[in-house]
Amino acid sequence: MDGVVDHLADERNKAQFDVEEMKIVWAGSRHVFELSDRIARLVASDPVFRKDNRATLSRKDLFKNTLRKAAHAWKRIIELRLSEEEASKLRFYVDEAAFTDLHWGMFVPAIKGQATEEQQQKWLPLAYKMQIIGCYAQTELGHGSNVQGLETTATFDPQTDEFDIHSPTLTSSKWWPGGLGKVSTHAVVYARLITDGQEHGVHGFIVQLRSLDDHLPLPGITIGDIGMKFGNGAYNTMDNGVTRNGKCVRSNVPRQLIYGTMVFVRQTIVSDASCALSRAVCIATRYSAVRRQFGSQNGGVETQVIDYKTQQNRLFPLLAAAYAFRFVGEWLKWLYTDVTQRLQANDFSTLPEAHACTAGLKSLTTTFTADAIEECRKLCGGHGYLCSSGLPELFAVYVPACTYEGDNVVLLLQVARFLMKTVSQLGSEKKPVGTTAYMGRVEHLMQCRCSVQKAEDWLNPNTILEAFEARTARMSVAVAQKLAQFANPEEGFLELSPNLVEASVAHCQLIVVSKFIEKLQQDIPGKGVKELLGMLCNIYALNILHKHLGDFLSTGSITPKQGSLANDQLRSLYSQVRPNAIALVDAFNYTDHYLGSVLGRYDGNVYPKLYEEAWKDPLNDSVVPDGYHEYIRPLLKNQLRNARL
Ligand SMILES: CCCCCCCCCCCCCC(=O)SCCNC(=O)CCNC(=O)[C@H](O)C(C)(C)COP(=O)(O)OP(=O)(O)OC[C@H]1O[C@@H](n2cnc3c(N)ncnc32)[C@H](O)[C@@H]1OP(=O)(O)O
Ligand SMILES: Cc1cc2nc3c(=O)[nH]c(=O)nc-3n(C[C@H](O)[C@H](O)[C@H](O)COP(=O)(O)OP(=O)(O)OC[C@H]3O[C@@H](n4cnc5c(N)ncnc54)[C@H](O)[C@@H]3O)c2cc1C
Repeated sequence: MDGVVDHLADERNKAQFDVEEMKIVWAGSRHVFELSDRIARLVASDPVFRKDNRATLSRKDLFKNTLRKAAHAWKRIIELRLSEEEASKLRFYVDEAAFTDLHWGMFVPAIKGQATEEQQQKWLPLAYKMQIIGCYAQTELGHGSNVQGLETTATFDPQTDEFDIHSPTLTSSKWWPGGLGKVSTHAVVYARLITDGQEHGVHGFIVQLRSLDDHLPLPGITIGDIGMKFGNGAYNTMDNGVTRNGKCVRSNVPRQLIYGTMVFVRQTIVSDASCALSRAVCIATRYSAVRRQFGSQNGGVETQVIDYKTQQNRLFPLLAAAYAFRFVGEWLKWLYTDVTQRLQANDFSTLPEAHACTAGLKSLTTTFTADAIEECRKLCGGHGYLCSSGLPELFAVYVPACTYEGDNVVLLLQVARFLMKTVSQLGSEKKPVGTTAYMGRVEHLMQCRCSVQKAEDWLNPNTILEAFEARTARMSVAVAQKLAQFANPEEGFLELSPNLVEASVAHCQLIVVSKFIEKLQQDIPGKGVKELLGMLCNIYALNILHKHLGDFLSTGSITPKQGSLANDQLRSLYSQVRPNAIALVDAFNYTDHYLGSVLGRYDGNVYPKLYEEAWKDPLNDSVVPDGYHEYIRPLLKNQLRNARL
């Protein structure tokens, strides 16, 4: 910040905690912090990685520019001999949806998780050196959610020792896979395995799509891009593809692990939610401290909009959620690593829980984050609608996360199946463990009473936890009892699916709250750091309680009076967080390049930069616009003639 006026300096001076230590907590460790900081600066200082022109480029120029960035990123990774961890951070900070996301994020993990040793030895070295580029081709035009409904077939021909991959109908065309449209040379294709005329369900196959010499599709394969997607720029940097037919290559398997890649990616999507959310919150918080509106007396300064309680009531729960998702993401990563190690030892016992947690938390965090980005746009008033605020593009890139890697409602229904199974086993030998361990105390939770008598009683983590556990247990048992009245359980499941989804949401919110509380039980150094995190944890939990008051009241988990006291406590927490708000978003340690927002600039110098940015728009290249002589001038002349008549 040398020589630059920091318009937010006063705000930064108000902080009551050690920001540098908070940065470490946010990053997860000092090592990750230092690495991220170094790579973020490297990307920000490289002109090839500029991204301020994305909204105005045509689709073709946008796409070519993405290819250029991806090639440059790879060049830098090789030149600088970056480790896998550094390389993945570099791609993260380049911040542009590209075929590389699918190559590294799905193709490589699919081979690692599902291919045999021999297949891994053949394909992984090629993929690691990017001598082949891969994608994940599961979804078809006709089926995405219903994986068992995929139509593509893979028929084994014993004569040639090959699989014939066939898309027999229009609806069996692979449709959506990222990277497939224009770039990928290979794909993991999901198809129904047929041997000796017998079907064996859906399996993954590594298929070569394009020639490695001239990039043309191999004989029998038709490939293209599926067309423009939501938002200008945004996800249109990605080629989402369609293919038909094909002859190929090799089988994969371990049957039980066929869905493994989805579990892995859902886990990464939860961590990613905290990144997208924190980014939007950082922009909205800084701008809310800069923006002043009303409240001036005797010509004095007006009120910073961040001081309005309504602004705090909308913004601070999002700030708290960014931290909450960060910590639940850390925990989910641990859970995933644990389940992977068990699977390698043929222990499948924790797979259902890992599936329920990754599916449920993916759904909860992406739905919340997509809504929150839009809320941040509104929190920035009119200027939030400008592309230079960074928020429209962030929303457009982020919102498909509610759909890809499993539609969020479909995923919550998976959680519901897991919950109902858990409830049905209560009282049997099988005791609930892990994230459903609280169900083991169901008798207590069905009749316990919340002890809150005054607002401060809501600061007790055990009180919060018990209220959340009672709400979830009661909702789950109530829907299980209704289900039991149906002669056909599947029919009951369909009929009661809205209630089931609500119980799943309650269960997932409980997981997030409980993991935040567990985080606070760790040793966290730094002046005031733990105190601030405690406040954010309470804001996250009490805001959910307030928003879902209907659930808590209708299950009798709390009384109306206790609900009102929770709201009083929230207001008090907002006042305590207020002086720390800017420092709390500084702790994300985002560069201005990564934020990509004039409103969220670190130095708060918003207005001159907004003005400067506006003049850069191609429409301002000429004072009189193209089209004046054809369309405006004749119009004006006609109007004059009409006026004379
Ligand atoms: C840093 C890097 C970042 C990179 C990020 C990449 C960028 C992102 C870019 C964007 C990338 C976007 C990329 C993309 O979008 S890739 C395409 C993603 N597609 C989907 O996610 C499809 C969603 N559908 C499904 O997952 C399944 O079909 C569902 C879940 C609906 C089950 O359907 P169904 O009801 O028909 O069941 P079944 O007969 O198939 O299964 C029956 C049994 O299997 C159990 N089960 C089910 N699923 C799993 C599982 N996963 N792990 C373990 N177990 C699982 C299940 O509990 C049941 O167990 P049980 O009850 O019998 O015991
Ligand atoms: C940007 C983007 C990138 C993608 N990348 C890839 C990729 O790389 N590879 C790949 O294979 N796929 C990819 N996909 C596809 C994606 O995984 C699917 O679109 C997703 O799984 C949803 O499936 P669907 O489109 O079939 O939705 P549908 O299932 O058709 O959903 C339509 C509606 O029906 C509802 N619904 C469906 N089933 C049920 C049910 N059982 N009960 C109640 N409601 C239900 C849903 O909630 C939704 O409201 C991508 C999609 C997008 C948008």
